[in-house]
Amino acid sequence: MANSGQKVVLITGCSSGIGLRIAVTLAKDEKKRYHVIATMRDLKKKDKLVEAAGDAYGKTLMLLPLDVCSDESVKQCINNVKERHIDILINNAGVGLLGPVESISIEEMKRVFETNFFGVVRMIKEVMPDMKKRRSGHIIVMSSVMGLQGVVFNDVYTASKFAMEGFCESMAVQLMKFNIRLSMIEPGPVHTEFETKMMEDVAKMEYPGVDADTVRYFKDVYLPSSIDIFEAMGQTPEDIAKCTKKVIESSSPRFRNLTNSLYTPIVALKYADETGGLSVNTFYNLLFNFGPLMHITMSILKCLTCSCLRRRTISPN
Ligand SMILES: NC(=O)C1=CN([C@@H]2O[C@H](COP(=O)(O)OP(=O)(O)OC[C@H]3O[C@@H](n4cnc5c(N)ncnc54)[C@H](OP(=O)(O)O)[C@@H]3O)[C@@H](O)[C@H]2O)C=CC1
Ligand SMILES: CC1=C(/C=C/C(C)=C/C=C/C(C)=C/C=O)C(C)(C)CCC1
Repeated sequence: MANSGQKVVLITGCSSGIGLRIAVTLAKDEKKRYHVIATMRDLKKKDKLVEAAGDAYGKTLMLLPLDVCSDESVKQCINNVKERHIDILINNAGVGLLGPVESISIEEMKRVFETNFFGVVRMIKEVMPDMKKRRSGHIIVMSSVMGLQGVVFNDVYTASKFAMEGFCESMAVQLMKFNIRLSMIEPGPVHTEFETKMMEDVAKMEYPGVDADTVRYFKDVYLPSSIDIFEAMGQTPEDIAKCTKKVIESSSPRFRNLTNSLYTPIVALKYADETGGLSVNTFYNLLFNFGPLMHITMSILKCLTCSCLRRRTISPN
């Protein structure tokens, strides 16, 4: 149970990756400022979290089952929280989807929206009324650089994150009137099971209904470039957890929080030219004209990341 003075933090999707690491980082806070309710849809997957939490498990960290795709599970979970009191809600659960749209069924696309978009909406709908009554609270949403800018062959995943950005950007204004903050965390590539699961899915792909050229662009051009980008600029879940903790602890948290200064120039292209031409053409050139030179391009990008752009990101340190 939370001590008075401790903030109650509920996090979705804590069985692995970023969610697990945020849960552990907050539960191990030196000043014990957080009572963490780490949730996951299948408690059989709790071992990794429990091991990483060590002594904090049972003290500053407890577990509850929660599937963000189920109305019933969400309601039951929040009803199990003492007085339904949640100070900080961290919407982290999410799934990826990669590949040519011709080979992806509408059902698979709906599953992504059900988790990444409606999952967040469901959580906010359940938690927000109590926060409004208390006139306090902080809602964190694990978005992505792909919530700010489209990336080829990630069409549906990107769309689900864009949907959430639009929802949250609209909600933030109303929530501010109730003294509730809403912050988006916008990581670039992060080394987690997200990356592994997507690569496993790709290995099994059969590309029904996709023409040979598109399959070739996906497998021989996009995938190697994407692997290069993960290698050159991939962050760790620890980096994202530290950034998230900084956002939570800020006296005036920003709405959007990019975590990776190396990716910032890529996102900045969109804001530098409102017609969209600069970003679409640059992405095209990076992929189709400089794809084989992605290693070098990445090094140049690192140099171009000037200090003024770095200042716009939340550094993990
Ligand atoms: N890795 C990356 O490169 C980036 C990731 N992100 C975002 O970060 C978030 C976390 O991803 P990451 O840690 O990388 O990936 P992981 O695959 O390691 O973690 C995703 C977590 O979400 C959970 N989850 C999936 N569906 C549901 C559901 N219906 N209900 C509850 N939990 C669910 C998974 O649980 P289970 O084990 O049961 O499947 C898992 O715990 C996601 O929102 C993702 O979009 C953003 C930018 C970059
Ligand atoms: C290939 C390629 C790109 C790939 C970017 C990637 C692979 C980003 C991954 C982000 C992730 C994984 C976010 C998760 O939410 C760029 C830089 C757009 C430039 C054009 C070529």
